Amino acid sequence: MSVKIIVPATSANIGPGFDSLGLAVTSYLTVTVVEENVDAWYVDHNLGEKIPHDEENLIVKTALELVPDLQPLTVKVESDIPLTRGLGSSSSAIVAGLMLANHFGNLNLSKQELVQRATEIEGHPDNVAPAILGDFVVATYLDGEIMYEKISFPDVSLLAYIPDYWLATKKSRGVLPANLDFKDAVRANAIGNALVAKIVSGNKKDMGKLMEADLLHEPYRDKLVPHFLKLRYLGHEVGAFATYLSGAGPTTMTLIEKDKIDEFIKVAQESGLNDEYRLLEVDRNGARIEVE
Ligand SMILES: Nc1ncnc2c1ncn2[C@@H]1O[C@H](COP(=O)(O)OP(=O)(O)OP(=O)(O)O)[C@@H](O)[C@H]1O
Ligand SMILES: N[C@@H](CCO)C(=O)O
Repeated sequence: MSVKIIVPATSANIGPGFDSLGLAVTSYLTVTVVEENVDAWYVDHNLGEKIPHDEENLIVKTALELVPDLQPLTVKVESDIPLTRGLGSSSSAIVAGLMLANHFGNLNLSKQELVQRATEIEGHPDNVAPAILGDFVVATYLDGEIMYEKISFPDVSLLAYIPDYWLATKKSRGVLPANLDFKDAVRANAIGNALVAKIVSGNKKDMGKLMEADLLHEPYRDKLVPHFLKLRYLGHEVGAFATYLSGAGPTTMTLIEKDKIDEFIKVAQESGLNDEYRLLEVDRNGARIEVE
């Protein structure tokens, strides 16, 4: 029997939806079970020396949190989700760990239960919920209960600019203010609500304007991500819908029509932004397990 778990990358916040909005996108973490009933966990990967190969690996740690006496496995991990860049790499590892424990621990947890457990581990649902469910997810954690809705995101090209440096979520959350003025909080909430409505109706132009009107995190994080406002400005020059900070950064996401992508990349490269550009689409289905 072969078991493979596939989890998509995710782009959280989408501007004003701090900690509550997220989108699954087409880059993937894959965990393949190589051997069962071994004496100790082994994670075969080439994700770099900072990622453990034993039970300290986030995938295994998460699995053991759900099922502490889970029989060790040898697994092979392959991923094109860049680490610590704002595309939900930690959430993909957490979701894979939960799905591994769900399968080998015979728990039969539903997607709702997986989202609940994953949110408790990650601390917020905006990456883990779309990673599990796919597409665009609006979610919150209320009195210990996860509440979410999966919504179809309009068809639009997503162009990620993935800079060649890490920005840990912890560091990026560290620059956020402890308090927000009441009037600003009311405005921030209204902008987020209006954005969800425009996503539902598919009005890409208004959606773009609202995505760029965040008051909760981008104004504080832009100093950690110097290319962000430059790309937003260049996006306006070529007629993109919006550029927002993906998750905690430093990746930025530009929503743009297909025929404007080449021009956008050209002007961005001319202004010195020469790291990776990755064209993504919305992953509509979320994480899956293949058992053969
Ligand atoms: N495939 C993986 N296997 C094991 N650990 C991983 C894996 N992917 C990510 N991690 C752990 O998660 C950390 C990155 O988490 P962090 O929340 O800082 O960034 P992110 O999830 O990539 O970005 P964001 O949450 O902003 O989308 C890595 O440094 C590593 O410790
Ligand atoms: N909402 C989270 C996503 C990254 O984990 C943040 O922006 O800090």
